Amino acid sequence: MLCLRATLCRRASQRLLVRRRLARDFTIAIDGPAASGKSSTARAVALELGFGYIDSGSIYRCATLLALRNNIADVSTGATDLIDLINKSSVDIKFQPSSTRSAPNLITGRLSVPDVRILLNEEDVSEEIRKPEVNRLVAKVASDGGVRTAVLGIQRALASAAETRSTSVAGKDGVVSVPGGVVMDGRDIGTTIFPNAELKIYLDASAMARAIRRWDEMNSSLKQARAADPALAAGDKAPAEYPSVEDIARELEERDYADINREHSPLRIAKDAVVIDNTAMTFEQQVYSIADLARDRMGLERKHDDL
Ligand SMILES: Nc1ncnc2c1ncn2[C@@H]1O[C@H](COP(=O)(O)OP(=O)(O)O)[C@@H](O)[C@H]1O
Ligand SMILES: Nc1ccn([C@@H]2O[C@H](COP(=O)(O)OP(=O)(O)O)[C@@H](O)[C@H]2O)c(=O)n1
Repeated sequence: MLCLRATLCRRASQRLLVRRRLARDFTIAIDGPAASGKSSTARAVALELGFGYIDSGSIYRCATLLALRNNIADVSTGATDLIDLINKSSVDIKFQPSSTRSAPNLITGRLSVPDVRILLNEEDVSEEIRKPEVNRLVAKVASDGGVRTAVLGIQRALASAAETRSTSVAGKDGVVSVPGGVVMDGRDIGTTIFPNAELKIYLDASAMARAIRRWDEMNSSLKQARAADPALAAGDKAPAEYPSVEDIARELEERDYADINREHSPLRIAKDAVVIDNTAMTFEQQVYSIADLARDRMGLERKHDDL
Protein backbone atom coordinates (compact mmCIF):
# COMPACT_ATOMS: atom_id res chain seq x y z
CA MET A 1 0.00 0.00 0.00
CA LEU A 2 2.78 2.33 1.05
CA CYS A 3 4.64 1.25 -2.01
CA LEU A 4 1.63 1.97 -4.30
CA ARG A 5 1.14 5.40 -2.71
CA ALA A 6 4.84 6.18 -3.16
CA THR A 7 4.60 5.14 -6.83
CA LEU A 8 1.49 7.28 -7.37
CA CYS A 9 3.16 10.24 -5.66
CA ARG A 10 6.26 9.79 -7.78
CA ARG A 11 4.13 9.62 -10.95
CA ALA A 12 2.23 12.77 -9.94
CA SER A 13 5.45 14.67 -9.25
CA GLN A 14 6.94 13.41 -12.54
CA ARG A 15 3.83 14.68 -14.37
CA LEU A 16 4.23 18.05 -12.62
CA LEU A 17 7.89 18.17 -13.60
CA VAL A 18 7.03 17.33 -17.20
CA ARG A 19 4.31 20.02 -17.24
CA ARG A 20 6.74 22.57 -15.81
CA ARG A 21 9.36 21.60 -18.38
CA LEU A 22 6.86 21.84 -21.21
CA ALA A 23 5.75 25.28 -20.05
CA ARG A 24 9.36 26.44 -20.29
CA ASP A 25 11.03 26.68 -23.66
CA PHE A 26 13.90 24.30 -24.27
CA THR A 27 17.33 25.32 -25.58
CA ILE A 28 19.82 22.97 -27.20
CA ALA A 29 23.39 24.30 -27.57
CA ILE A 30 25.67 22.49 -30.03
CA ASP A 31 29.34 23.49 -29.99
CA GLY A 32 32.46 21.99 -31.49
CA PRO A 33 35.36 22.53 -33.90
CA ALA A 34 35.01 23.43 -37.59
CA ALA A 35 33.17 20.95 -39.84
CA SER A 36 32.33 18.56 -36.99
CA GLY A 37 28.71 18.40 -38.22
CA LYS A 38 27.20 21.03 -35.91
CA SER A 39 25.00 22.89 -38.35
CA SER A 40 23.65 19.92 -40.35
CA THR A 41 22.95 18.06 -37.09
CA ALA A 42 21.37 21.09 -35.42
CA ARG A 43 19.02 21.63 -38.40
CA ALA A 44 17.94 17.99 -38.52
CA VAL A 45 17.40 17.93 -34.72
CA ALA A 46 15.35 21.15 -34.95
CA LEU A 47 13.24 19.59 -37.72
CA GLU A 48 12.76 16.37 -35.72
CA LEU A 49 11.65 18.25 -32.58
CA GLY A 50 9.76 21.09 -34.33
CA PHE A 51 12.18 23.67 -32.86
CA GLY A 52 13.65 26.85 -34.36
CA TYR A 53 17.29 26.99 -35.46
CA ILE A 54 20.06 29.59 -35.33
CA ASP A 55 23.49 29.21 -36.96
CA SER A 56 25.62 31.59 -34.89
CA GLY A 57 28.69 31.11 -37.13
CA SER A 58 26.81 32.68 -40.04
CA ILE A 59 26.55 35.96 -38.06
CA TYR A 60 30.36 36.04 -37.63
CA ARG A 61 30.63 35.22 -41.33
CA CYS A 62 28.33 38.19 -42.16
CA ALA A 63 30.51 40.44 -39.96
CA THR A 64 33.54 39.17 -41.92
CA LEU A 65 31.83 39.92 -45.24
CA LEU A 66 31.16 43.47 -44.00
CA ALA A 67 34.89 43.80 -43.15
CA LEU A 68 35.95 42.52 -46.61
CA ARG A 69 33.47 44.68 -48.52
CA ASN A 70 34.57 47.77 -46.59
CA ASN A 71 38.30 47.06 -46.93
CA ILE A 72 38.84 46.44 -43.24
CA ALA A 73 41.59 43.84 -43.67
CA ASP A 74 43.21 44.53 -40.29
CA VAL A 75 40.52 43.91 -37.70
CA SER A 76 42.67 45.09 -34.76
CA THR A 77 42.94 48.63 -36.17
CA GLY A 78 39.54 48.71 -37.90
CA ALA A 79 37.45 47.21 -35.08
CA THR A 80 35.60 50.45 -34.26
CA ASP A 81 34.51 50.91 -37.89
CA LEU A 82 33.51 47.26 -38.16
CA ILE A 83 31.47 47.35 -34.93
CA ASP A 84 29.71 50.45 -36.24
CA LEU A 85 28.90 48.62 -39.50
CA ILE A 86 27.60 45.57 -37.61
CA ASN A 87 25.40 47.75 -35.39
CA LYS A 88 23.89 49.40 -38.48
CA SER A 89 23.28 46.11 -40.30
CA SER A 90 20.49 43.58 -40.16
CA VAL A 91 21.10 39.83 -40.22
CA ASP A 92 18.29 37.39 -40.75
CA ILE A 93 18.44 33.59 -40.66
CA LYS A 94 15.61 31.97 -42.60
CA PHE A 95 15.27 28.39 -41.43
CA GLN A 96 13.16 26.51 -43.98
CA PRO A 97 11.98 23.18 -42.49
CA SER A 98 9.70 22.69 -45.49
CA SER A 99 12.59 22.84 -47.97
CA THR A 100 14.99 19.97 -47.26
CA ARG A 101 17.85 18.42 -49.17
CA SER A 102 20.24 15.52 -48.63
CA ALA A 103 23.56 16.63 -47.24
CA PRO A 104 26.19 16.04 -49.98
CA ASN A 105 28.13 13.20 -48.40
CA LEU A 106 25.14 11.48 -46.86
CA ILE A 107 23.67 10.12 -50.07
CA THR A 108 22.77 6.82 -48.46
CA GLY A 109 21.17 8.43 -45.41
CA ARG A 110 17.43 8.62 -44.87
CA LEU A 111 17.55 11.97 -43.12
CA SER A 112 17.33 15.30 -44.90
CA VAL A 113 18.71 18.62 -43.76
CA PRO A 114 16.44 21.69 -43.88
CA ASP A 115 17.68 24.60 -45.96
CA VAL A 116 18.81 27.86 -44.32
CA ARG A 117 19.19 31.21 -46.10
CA ILE A 118 21.26 34.01 -44.58
CA LEU A 119 20.24 37.60 -45.31
CA LEU A 120 22.61 40.51 -44.64
CA ASN A 121 20.77 43.81 -45.01
CA GLU A 122 18.11 41.82 -46.88
CA GLU A 123 20.63 40.51 -49.45
CA ASP A 124 20.96 36.71 -49.68
CA VAL A 125 24.63 36.06 -48.86
CA SER A 126 24.28 32.33 -48.07
CA GLU A 127 26.86 31.27 -50.68
CA GLU A 128 29.17 34.28 -50.39
CA ILE A 129 29.81 33.82 -46.66
CA ARG A 130 31.18 30.30 -47.33
CA LYS A 131 33.89 31.53 -49.75
CA PRO A 132 37.61 30.89 -49.00
CA GLU A 133 38.36 34.58 -48.30
CA VAL A 134 35.69 34.58 -45.57
CA ASN A 135 37.03 31.26 -44.17
CA ARG A 136 40.49 32.80 -43.96
CA LEU A 137 39.44 35.94 -42.04
CA VAL A 138 36.47 34.88 -39.90
CA ALA A 139 38.39 33.59 -36.84
CA LYS A 140 40.34 36.87 -36.67
CA VAL A 141 37.11 38.89 -36.82
CA ALA A 142 35.49 36.63 -34.18
CA SER A 143 38.46 37.06 -31.81
CA ASP A 144 37.69 40.74 -31.23
CA GLY A 145 35.82 41.37 -27.96
CA GLY A 146 33.91 44.39 -29.33
CA VAL A 147 32.78 42.46 -32.43
CA ARG A 148 31.58 39.61 -30.18
CA THR A 149 29.53 42.03 -28.06
CA ALA A 150 27.91 43.47 -31.23
CA VAL A 151 27.16 39.94 -32.51
CA LEU A 152 25.76 38.87 -29.12
CA GLY A 153 22.83 41.29 -29.43
CA ILE A 154 21.96 39.93 -32.89
CA GLN A 155 22.31 36.32 -31.67
CA ARG A 156 19.96 36.72 -28.71
CA ALA A 157 17.35 38.64 -30.73
CA LEU A 158 17.40 36.02 -33.50
CA ALA A 159 17.16 33.17 -30.98
CA SER A 160 14.12 34.57 -29.22
CA ALA A 161 12.41 35.24 -32.58
CA ALA A 162 13.24 31.73 -33.86
CA GLU A 163 12.21 29.87 -30.70
CA THR A 164 9.00 27.89 -31.12
CA ARG A 165 6.61 28.04 -28.15
CA SER A 166 5.04 25.12 -26.33
CA THR A 167 1.44 24.56 -27.40
CA SER A 168 -1.44 22.26 -26.61
CA VAL A 169 -3.05 20.40 -29.49
CA ALA A 170 -5.95 17.96 -29.65
CA GLY A 171 -4.69 14.44 -30.36
CA LYS A 172 -6.41 11.05 -30.47
CA ASP A 173 -5.58 10.56 -26.75
CA GLY A 174 -6.93 13.98 -25.72
CA VAL A 175 -5.02 17.26 -25.42
CA VAL A 176 -1.30 16.81 -25.99
CA SER A 177 1.41 19.32 -25.05
CA VAL A 178 3.93 20.02 -27.78
CA PRO A 179 7.13 21.51 -26.34
CA GLY A 180 8.82 24.46 -28.05
CA GLY A 181 12.43 25.52 -28.21
CA VAL A 182 15.46 26.45 -30.24
CA VAL A 183 18.69 24.78 -31.35
CA MET A 184 21.75 27.02 -31.73
CA ASP A 185 25.18 25.93 -32.91
CA GLY A 186 28.57 27.63 -32.67
CA ARG A 187 31.65 27.73 -30.45
CA ASP A 188 30.51 29.36 -27.19
CA ILE A 189 26.78 28.64 -27.08
CA GLY A 190 26.86 26.30 -24.06
CA THR A 191 29.63 28.22 -22.26
CA THR A 192 28.69 31.88 -22.83
CA ILE A 193 25.53 32.51 -24.84
CA PHE A 194 23.17 30.05 -23.15
CA PRO A 195 25.02 28.78 -20.04
CA ASN A 196 21.68 27.51 -18.71
CA ALA A 197 20.74 25.60 -21.89
CA GLU A 198 18.75 22.48 -20.99
CA LEU A 199 20.91 20.34 -23.29
CA LYS A 200 24.51 21.03 -24.31
CA ILE A 201 26.27 18.94 -26.92
CA TYR A 202 29.95 19.10 -27.85
CA LEU A 203 30.23 17.53 -31.29
CA ASP A 204 33.64 16.36 -32.48
CA ALA A 205 35.23 14.19 -35.20
CA SER A 206 38.81 13.41 -36.23
CA ALA A 207 40.65 16.17 -38.10
CA MET A 208 40.88 13.98 -41.24
CA ALA A 209 37.16 13.07 -41.23
CA ARG A 210 36.25 16.74 -40.90
CA ALA A 211 38.58 17.82 -43.74
CA ILE A 212 37.26 15.09 -46.08
CA ARG A 213 33.62 15.96 -45.30
CA ARG A 214 34.21 19.66 -45.96
CA TRP A 215 36.09 18.88 -49.20
CA ASP A 216 33.25 16.61 -50.27
CA GLU A 217 30.74 19.35 -49.50
CA MET A 218 32.67 21.91 -51.59
CA ASN A 219 33.05 19.40 -54.43
CA SER A 220 29.26 18.87 -54.51
CA SER A 221 28.62 22.64 -54.57
CA LEU A 222 31.05 22.99 -57.48
CA LYS A 223 29.30 20.18 -59.40
CA GLN A 224 25.96 21.91 -58.83
CA ALA A 225 27.38 25.27 -60.00
CA ARG A 226 28.77 23.55 -63.15
CA ALA A 227 25.42 21.98 -63.92
CA ALA A 228 23.67 25.33 -63.50
CA ASP A 229 26.15 27.37 -65.60
CA PRO A 230 26.58 26.20 -69.24
CA ALA A 231 29.77 28.31 -69.70
CA LEU A 232 31.40 26.56 -66.72
CA ALA A 233 30.20 23.15 -67.95
CA ALA A 234 31.65 23.79 -71.44
CA GLY A 235 35.00 24.88 -69.95
CA ASP A 236 34.60 28.45 -71.40
CA LYS A 237 34.86 29.93 -67.93
CA ALA A 238 37.48 29.10 -65.27
CA PRO A 239 36.02 27.31 -62.25
CA ALA A 240 36.30 28.97 -58.85
CA GLU A 241 39.42 28.43 -56.75
CA TYR A 242 39.17 24.84 -55.55
CA PRO A 243 41.20 23.71 -52.53
CA SER A 244 42.68 20.24 -51.98
CA VAL A 245 41.84 18.11 -48.89
CA GLU A 246 45.27 19.11 -47.48
CA ASP A 247 44.48 22.83 -47.97
CA ILE A 248 41.16 22.38 -46.19
CA ALA A 249 42.73 20.39 -43.33
CA ARG A 250 45.26 23.20 -42.84
CA GLU A 251 42.55 25.89 -42.90
CA LEU A 252 40.40 24.00 -40.36
CA GLU A 253 43.40 23.43 -38.10
CA GLU A 254 44.36 27.12 -38.16
CA ARG A 255 40.80 28.23 -37.48
CA ASP A 256 40.38 25.73 -34.60
CA TYR A 257 43.70 26.87 -33.11
CA ALA A 258 42.56 30.52 -33.24
CA ASP A 259 39.11 29.66 -31.79
CA ILE A 260 40.58 27.61 -28.91
CA ASN A 261 43.33 30.07 -28.02
CA ARG A 262 41.55 33.42 -28.24
CA GLU A 263 40.96 35.57 -25.16
CA HIS A 264 37.19 36.13 -25.52
CA SER A 265 34.81 33.15 -25.37
CA PRO A 266 37.29 30.52 -26.59
CA LEU A 267 36.02 27.15 -27.82
CA ARG A 268 35.74 24.95 -24.70
CA ILE A 269 33.74 21.89 -23.68
CA ALA A 270 31.12 23.11 -21.20
CA LYS A 271 31.32 21.21 -17.89
CA ASP A 272 27.81 19.82 -18.32
CA ALA A 273 28.04 19.08 -22.06
CA VAL A 274 27.48 15.64 -23.56
CA VAL A 275 30.50 14.94 -25.79
CA ILE A 276 29.76 13.06 -29.02
CA ASP A 277 32.57 11.98 -31.36
CA ASN A 278 30.85 11.22 -34.66
CA THR A 279 33.92 10.05 -36.65
CA ALA A 280 32.43 6.56 -36.96
CA MET A 281 28.77 7.45 -36.52
CA THR A 282 26.11 7.77 -39.18
CA PHE A 283 24.33 11.08 -39.48
CA GLU A 284 21.10 9.43 -38.34
CA GLN A 285 22.72 8.01 -35.20
CA GLN A 286 23.97 11.42 -34.13
CA VAL A 287 20.70 13.23 -34.90
CA TYR A 288 18.43 10.63 -33.31
CA SER A 289 20.57 10.25 -30.19
CA ILE A 290 20.56 14.03 -29.60
CA ALA A 291 16.80 14.26 -30.23
CA ASP A 292 16.21 11.42 -27.75
CA LEU A 293 18.48 13.05 -25.15
CA ALA A 294 16.31 16.16 -25.50
CA ARG A 295 13.12 14.09 -25.20
CA ASP A 296 14.49 12.47 -22.01
CA ARG A 297 15.13 15.88 -20.48
CA MET A 298 11.70 17.16 -21.52
CA GLY A 299 10.10 14.12 -19.89
CA LEU A 300 8.87 12.80 -23.26
CA GLU A 301 9.06 9.28 -24.62
CA ARG A 302 12.21 8.34 -26.57
CA LYS A 303 11.62 7.48 -30.24
CA HIS A 304 14.80 5.85 -31.51
CA ASP A 305 15.87 3.15 -29.09
CA ASP A 306 16.02 0.77 -32.08
CA LEU A 307 19.26 2.37 -33.37
N1 LIG B 1 28.15 11.51 -39.13
C1 LIG B 1 28.44 12.06 -40.30
N2 LIG B 1 28.98 11.29 -41.27
C2 LIG B 1 29.34 11.83 -42.47
N3 LIG B 1 29.20 13.14 -42.78
C3 LIG B 1 28.67 13.95 -41.85
C4 LIG B 1 28.26 13.47 -40.57
N4 LIG B 1 27.79 14.53 -39.85
C5 LIG B 1 27.88 15.61 -40.65
N5 LIG B 1 28.41 15.27 -41.85
C6 LIG B 1 28.71 16.16 -43.00
O1 LIG B 1 29.88 16.91 -42.66
C7 LIG B 1 29.87 18.15 -43.37
C8 LIG B 1 30.15 19.27 -42.37
O2 LIG B 1 29.01 19.38 -41.52
P1 LIG B 1 28.48 20.78 -41.01
O3 LIG B 1 27.18 20.51 -40.37
O4 LIG B 1 28.55 21.82 -42.08
O5 LIG B 1 29.60 21.10 -39.89
P2 LIG B 1 29.86 22.39 -39.02
O6 LIG B 1 28.57 23.14 -38.89
O7 LIG B 1 30.33 21.83 -37.71
O8 LIG B 1 30.91 23.16 -39.72
C9 LIG B 1 28.49 18.26 -44.05
O9 LIG B 1 28.62 17.95 -45.41
C10 LIG B 1 27.66 17.22 -43.32
O10 LIG B 1 26.67 16.69 -44.16
N1 LIG C 1 29.43 30.99 -31.59
C1 LIG C 1 30.40 31.18 -32.49
C2 LIG C 1 30.22 30.75 -33.82
C3 LIG C 1 31.25 30.96 -34.72
N2 LIG C 1 32.37 31.64 -34.33
C4 LIG C 1 33.43 31.99 -35.28
O1 LIG C 1 32.93 31.92 -36.61
C5 LIG C 1 33.72 31.02 -37.39
C6 LIG C 1 32.83 30.35 -38.43
O2 LIG C 1 31.90 29.53 -37.74
P1 LIG C 1 31.04 28.43 -38.51
O3 LIG C 1 30.25 27.71 -37.49
O4 LIG C 1 30.30 29.06 -39.64
O5 LIG C 1 32.19 27.52 -39.10
P2 LIG C 1 32.14 26.04 -39.64
O6 LIG C 1 32.36 25.14 -38.46
O7 LIG C 1 30.79 25.81 -40.26
O8 LIG C 1 33.25 25.98 -40.63
C7 LIG C 1 34.40 30.10 -36.38
O9 LIG C 1 35.62 29.54 -36.85
C8 LIG C 1 34.63 31.05 -35.21
O10 LIG C 1 35.79 31.81 -35.39
C9 LIG C 1 32.52 32.04 -33.02
O11 LIG C 1 33.55 32.60 -32.66
N3 LIG C 1 31.52 31.82 -32.12
